[in-house]
Amino acid sequence: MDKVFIQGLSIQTTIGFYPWEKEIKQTLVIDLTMGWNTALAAENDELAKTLDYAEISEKIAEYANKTPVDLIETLAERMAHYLLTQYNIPWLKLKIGKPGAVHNAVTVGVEIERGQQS
Ligand SMILES: Nc1nc2c(c(=O)[nH]1)N=C([C@H](O)[C@@H](O)CO)CN2
Repeated sequence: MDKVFIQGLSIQTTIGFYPWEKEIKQTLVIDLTMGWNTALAAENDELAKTLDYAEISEKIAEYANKTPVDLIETLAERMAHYLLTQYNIPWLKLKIGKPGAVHNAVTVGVEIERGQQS
């Protein structure tokens, strides 16, 4: 399956388990790979027939700021569901890193795959 991807998308949002985290914005870094038949767009050079990575990058930032949650697991699950249904994506891999969370780690986070990869 062909893929459209977004790598290292940095967004600011309110997220975290601890009360102090609910008062601030923190950086999340998102890597997203989406299964898609890219030949459809290439055939007649049409943006409308592919996944617009610019549009999806904006939607991801908007979505992350809609309803604050405690865990990045929760955000990943909800965001994956939103993207799969909104864009008819058959399969995706979504990684969310929270680089400021553990001071002696480069980053920490979760990676999930949802849907069917044919
Ligand atoms: N697996 C996870 N572990 C932790 C999370 C999380 O979202 N998933 N969150 C926290 C705190 O919010 C942390 O980021 C504060 O430093 C702790 N562990």
